[in-house]
Amino acid sequence: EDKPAEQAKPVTEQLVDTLTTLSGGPHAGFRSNHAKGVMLEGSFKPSAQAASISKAAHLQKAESPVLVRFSDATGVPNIPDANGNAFPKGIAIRFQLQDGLSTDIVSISINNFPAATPEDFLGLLNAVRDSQNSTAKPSPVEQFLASHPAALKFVTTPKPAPVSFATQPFFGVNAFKFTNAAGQSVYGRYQIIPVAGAQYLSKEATDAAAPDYLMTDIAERVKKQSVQYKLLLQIAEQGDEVNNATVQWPETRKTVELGTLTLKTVVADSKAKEKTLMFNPLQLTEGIEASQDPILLARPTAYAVSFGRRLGK
Ligand code: HEM
Repeated sequence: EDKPAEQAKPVTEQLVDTLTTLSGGPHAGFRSNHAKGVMLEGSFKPSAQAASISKAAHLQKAESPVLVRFSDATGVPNIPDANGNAFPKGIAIRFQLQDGLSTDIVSISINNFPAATPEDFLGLLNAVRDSQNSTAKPSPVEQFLASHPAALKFVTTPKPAPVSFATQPFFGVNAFKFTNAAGQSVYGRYQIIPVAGAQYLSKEATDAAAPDYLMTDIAERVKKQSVQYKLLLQIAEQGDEVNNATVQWPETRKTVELGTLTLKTVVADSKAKEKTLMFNPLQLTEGIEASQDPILLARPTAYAVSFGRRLGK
């Protein structure tokens, strides 16, 4: 029997298709999610205790160059930065290691995810899509949220507009396994905390914000002074869920400071360069391994589909 082509596609490709539909795309040359962004350069300096967590190269040596891309959610290339759909914000960090190697961290501005599996995430996105031209009461998305508490929690978590990318905390959401030189391992989740502190716009300022205020602000800010974040790792305890991005760990869990990220300049040809780059949360290095979180494991495939389409392939 012939199956409809849509059903035969892998879930990761269906996810990219639905993200594209939701953004009114395809928008040639842009990411199918987090399409609007800006890239900066700087450096990462590990803390004294970072080596006790992992033997990863950038956590041992004095300093590593980094490339960072901040972004707005959705595949809409010109979404206004303060638009309600432009959340969560994203940060992608590429640590340049020796011999042309690198490792990435790709995080968002909220400390949870709406789905534990790619199938469930597709269910949510498809329900949003199907609600756009639907008169059904309850709508498909209302029905989905009623039966998926993690998705309901995600969509109802306040996502205030930050004053600046420099005042926005970011969270890794997916867990990784970290192993030090003595062979001791822990599971942890990244937190990227602005040294300037978390600061958000008032309702009035949000409504009045210029469409590109975040992109403009960060470019102006680094001209005056470098922008810094602490890279922290929240450490799991025995019994904590490491393979489910919808489950937060208690705030009382120990966090270890891994180092300081310092951003100094905007990449001159940011627009051209970001097009030919793909950040990848599974671009890891010895001393850091993936958990078995199905969301984490699905991400590189979805990103690669989007990357291929961006390159016109
Ligand atoms: C199955 C779940 C997910 C899917 C299907 C998905 C899909 C995508 C896609 C298609 C892109 C564009 C990639 C490219 O073209 O280079 C993207 C980018 C991005 N995603 Fe995800 N994503 C998922 C989960 C997550 C999670 C859990 C996080 C963070 C904790 C995240 C944060 C980001 C960020 C920050 C970017 C922009 C990266 C950049 O600047 O290049 N995503 N996502």
